[in-house]
Amino acid sequence: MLLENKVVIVTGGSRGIGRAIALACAREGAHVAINYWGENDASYHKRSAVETVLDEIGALGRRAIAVEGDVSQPATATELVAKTVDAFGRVDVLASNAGICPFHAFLDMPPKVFETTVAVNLGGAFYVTQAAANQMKAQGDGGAIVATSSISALVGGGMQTHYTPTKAGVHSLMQSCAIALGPYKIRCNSVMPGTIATDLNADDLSSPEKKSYFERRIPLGRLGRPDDVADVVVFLASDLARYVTGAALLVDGGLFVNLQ
Ligand SMILES: NC(=O)C1=CN([C@@H]2O[C@H](COP(=O)(O)OP(=O)(O)OC[C@H]3O[C@@H](n4cnc5c(N)ncnc54)[C@H](O)[C@@H]3O)[C@@H](O)[C@H]2O)C=CC1
Ligand SMILES: C[C@H](O)[C@@H]1OC(=O)[C@H](O)[C@@H]1O
Repeated sequence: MLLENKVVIVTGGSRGIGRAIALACAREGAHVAINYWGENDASYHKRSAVETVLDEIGALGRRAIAVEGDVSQPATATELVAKTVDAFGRVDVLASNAGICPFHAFLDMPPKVFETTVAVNLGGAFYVTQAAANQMKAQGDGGAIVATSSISALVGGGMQTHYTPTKAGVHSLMQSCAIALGPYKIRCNSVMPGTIATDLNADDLSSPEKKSYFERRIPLGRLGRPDDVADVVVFLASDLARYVTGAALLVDGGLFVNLQ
């Protein structure tokens, strides 16, 4: 198994790509701490999503805890790491994945939408990476951090002017942290998913025209699934990628390169 007895933190691990990362890590032998937030409105059936993931990990014979908290708050990161160490004794891998993408036009974007998107997507990645790296440094035997960036770090979106810069920022954060944390044998990489069908874009892809537009643009002929991304995160977290740091891997079915 690629992550036998490793301890993995996944932010935004209750649904979508983060849930798939948590399950893929558990399948490879890891114990998992799952952070999540913002699921207390009725449409998300509070805690049921994360409780389901906890059950699924338990069924795989691995241990899991859930830690609720908004990653845009620095205290969430320190609490998440402290609770993980309380439960499992250490942290080997961080999957910094939590993110939001409230689609909005540029010219009338309310400052609050911009500020919240930056705070969650970039601020959250910064604080949790910092907290996990300090724990890994104290342990003294390295670690792996894999951030969920996006194809949107490389290309624009007219309804994503607040979002795409955060994903470029996450990619850049991993590059700089690869340098800052290399001396502690902590590897830092990112994945860049293309269009993966999750709650994040369910509204956007609810139009059959938009969905089939994407499918036509993707050389592999289908939207991504969360596990397409999760398996790449496992690879980057594992010893198979022991000499990989500061890298970014597109996981997009070829969408990015498809000019014509
Ligand atoms: N779905 C897609 O096509 C793509 C998604 N991504 C990125 O993948 C990551 C996960 O996205 P999805 O799984 O699609 O989204 P999702 O909406 O299915 O799940 C989001 C997760 O993040 C958590 N979350 C939201 N706000 C939070 C906060 N303030 N603090 C802590 N947790 C929070 C939620 O509890 C949930 O677990 C995001 O960073 C997103 O930008 C990147 C490229 C493509
Ligand atoms: C939410 C979008 O559909 C999704 O997220 C991203 O990062 C890319 O822009 C995808 O298309």
